[in-house]
Amino acid sequence: MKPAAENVCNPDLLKERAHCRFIPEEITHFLDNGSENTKLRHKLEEYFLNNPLFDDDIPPDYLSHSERYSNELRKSCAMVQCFLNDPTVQNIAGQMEGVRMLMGNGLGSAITKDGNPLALHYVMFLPALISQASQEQMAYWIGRAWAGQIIGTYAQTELGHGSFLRGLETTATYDPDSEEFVLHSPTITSIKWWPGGLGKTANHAVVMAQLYTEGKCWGPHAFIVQLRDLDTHASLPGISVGEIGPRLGTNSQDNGFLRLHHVRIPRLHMLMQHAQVTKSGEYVQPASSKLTYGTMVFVRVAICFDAGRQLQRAVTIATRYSAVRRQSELVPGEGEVQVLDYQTQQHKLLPQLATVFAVTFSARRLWETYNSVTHGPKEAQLALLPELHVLSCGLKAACASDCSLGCDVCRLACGGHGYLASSNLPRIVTATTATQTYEGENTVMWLQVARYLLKVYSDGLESGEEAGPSVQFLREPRPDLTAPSHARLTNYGLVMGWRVAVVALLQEAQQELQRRVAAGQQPDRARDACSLTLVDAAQCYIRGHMCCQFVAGVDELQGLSAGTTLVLQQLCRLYLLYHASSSHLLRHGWLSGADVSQLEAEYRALLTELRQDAVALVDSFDIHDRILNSTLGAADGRVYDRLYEEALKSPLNQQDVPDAFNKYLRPLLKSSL
Ligand SMILES: CCCCCCCCCC/C=C\CCCCCCCC(=O)SCCNC(=O)CCNC(=O)[C@H](O)C(C)(C)COP(=O)(O)OP(=O)(O)OC[C@H]1O[C@@H](n2cnc3c(N)ncnc32)[C@H](O)[C@@H]1OP(=O)(O)O
Ligand SMILES: Cc1cc2nc3c(=O)[nH]c(=O)nc-3n(C[C@H](O)[C@H](O)[C@H](O)COP(=O)(O)OP(=O)(O)OC[C@H]3O[C@@H](n4cnc5c(N)ncnc54)[C@H](O)[C@@H]3O)c2cc1C
Repeated sequence: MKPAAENVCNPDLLKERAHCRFIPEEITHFLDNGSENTKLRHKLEEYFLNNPLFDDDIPPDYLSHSERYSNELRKSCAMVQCFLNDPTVQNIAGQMEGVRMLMGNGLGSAITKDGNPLALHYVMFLPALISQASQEQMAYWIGRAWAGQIIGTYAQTELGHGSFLRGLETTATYDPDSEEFVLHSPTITSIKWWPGGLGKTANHAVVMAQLYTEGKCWGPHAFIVQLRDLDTHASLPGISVGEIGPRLGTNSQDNGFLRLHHVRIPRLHMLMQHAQVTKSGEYVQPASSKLTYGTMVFVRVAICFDAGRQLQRAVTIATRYSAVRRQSELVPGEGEVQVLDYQTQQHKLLPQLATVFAVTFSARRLWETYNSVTHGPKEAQLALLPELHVLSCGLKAACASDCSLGCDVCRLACGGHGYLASSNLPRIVTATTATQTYEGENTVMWLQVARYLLKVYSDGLESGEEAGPSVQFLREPRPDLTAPSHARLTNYGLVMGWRVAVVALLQEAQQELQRRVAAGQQPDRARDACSLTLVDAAQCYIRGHMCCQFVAGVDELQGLSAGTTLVLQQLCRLYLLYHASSSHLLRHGWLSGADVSQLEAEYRALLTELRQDAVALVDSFDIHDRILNSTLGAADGRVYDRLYEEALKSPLNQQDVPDAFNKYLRPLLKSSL
């Protein structure tokens, strides 16, 4: 997005835009997945961002906890009303597309800045119905949920257990006499804890509970439980529900707790697309017990896109600010330079720019895999489930950590002003860092990836199970470490280097495991003792995968101008070189010390090349100023005016002498006279 009136734009930003080597719209259309989507997005943005319904009378930072919740709920309900009932919005985008755009891109976050209390309804409750409910159940629930007649959340995590799903304590015991399930939280640690929207918004929840029937426990299954009266919103008998208190970020999302006291629900409120319990209480097994976890897989894919979008915002703010900000003289006497001219600043920002594309290419390929698995024939679905699980765990962990660290690097790159709420960077950082924890804590996700890699590497797959396409390299002959450097240092050569590191690390872990087990250590303890090496292997595998997706993605792009293609190729190369500095490529013999020096020189040269396009690149992300919501990052670069204007809005500045002076400071001043 460029400023409307160029004459009020900061001159440094104008200069930056003038020497752009590529066509920014081409990148905008690529990121939107087509020019039609860009048009659609613009229309929705114009409609929503110019609608006074979504204005904040007072900046949310100055509101109390309850006021913030109320303000965000007001806007999120108005937003849902618009896409359900407003013909203008429906003409722009169908309802489904409208929801996807509002929940899944920047527009929603521009409206509900402090977290959307209805997010979990759309992001997890509805997807849980879609992936877990039988046809009959869908017919009953989906229309009501879609129309906002019921609002749901996804209640899985408990006070005592989040990562270890099998450890959940909530029980759902089938009573064949009444044909009901009895839902119960038997201990303090079994209280559901964390679900978004659970505190005060949702009147229903998909509750994950241990299913008991005919005296046997069948593990975690999904049940729909009504929590609140549909008219009064009062919590129902047997339900203790509330909010868990302030958090690091997204404080209006009313994350909640839920304790169930022998709550009875009809048999058909167990979601029965995969497993069933018959009227008499017989358990009918699903084709795979892991199909119950399908909602989490979907959300892990969504998180990859979401984390990438947060990074786009942070790097847009920091790059524009770095072009406007002048600090110190590079050459004494030549005047102060834009901080973007410092090589160290370029090293902070340009890899983040490249990461945006690495994440986009990888997330898109993952989405394709997700769709081909979930919509493919049943047998193929089951065969590809482990690969999908592993890729979604690994990419969720990588995108979450790369993007949240990247957002924080962007915040630091803005110096003191990056610490101000009005820069919007603190909010972006705190929202993004949560992606490292929710939907599978990152380390736990890495260990899942490692488990699968080791299984494939050590021929531990069960009979009939096949290694997925992304791990076929574990079965292939090891690449030639003595190949000449011009072959090892190409893009595909570096991808190969990551695979060499994965194999070497798996070999190391396996040998260590065998040595420990042979020495009498219990196998699971031996595995834990190797887990640092295993996590390294998982991380190298995903880094190699992301590098490969970036290289292949750029190679396959068609119809772009030469300038745009060149810039994308350079970003891709920069990404590969940035990560090639990892000790693993050196340690496992793919790179020599001389290779590393050569790559470092190439990296520094690329920083200089790409510096000239940095502002145009972030412009091409085409993020509306209202979505950026930042004093530092607006397209016109009026940084200092905006900082001052925002400071004047502080409630403390509405009085010259605050009331607190008379109450506390005056007595102190008097007493010390
Ligand atoms: C309709 C409109 C849509 C609009 C969409 C808009 C999109 C908007 C985008 C917005 C983006 C983001 C907002 C997100 C908000 C999200 C809020 C956060 C919500 C939550 O956090 S919900 C709670 C999440 N909790 C977890 O993730 C728990 C993590 N733990 C687990 O998943 C598992 O327990 C495990 C750690 C993976 C495995 O544990 P364990 O080994 O103990 O084993 P199991 O017995 O369960 O498994 C054994 C076996 O099975 C394999 N396996 C496990 N899971 C899967 C799976 N899902 N698929 C396939 N296979 C699986 C496991 O690897 C084992 O294999 P093995 O025996 O080794 O062969
Ligand atoms: C903002 C936010 C929103 C959330 N929304 C929801 C929601 O809507 N619905 C919902 O059900 N839940 C939600 N959650 C909960 C979230 O899914 C869990 O917090 C998450 O899955 C991590 O589980 P945990 O808290 O039990 O962490 P733990 O598993 O207790 O992690 C603590 C530490 O132990 C380590 N650890 C745990 N297990 C292992 C292991 N096997 N091996 C090695 N190390 C291990 C971890 O790496 C971590 O360092 C939300 C959480 C947050 C922060």
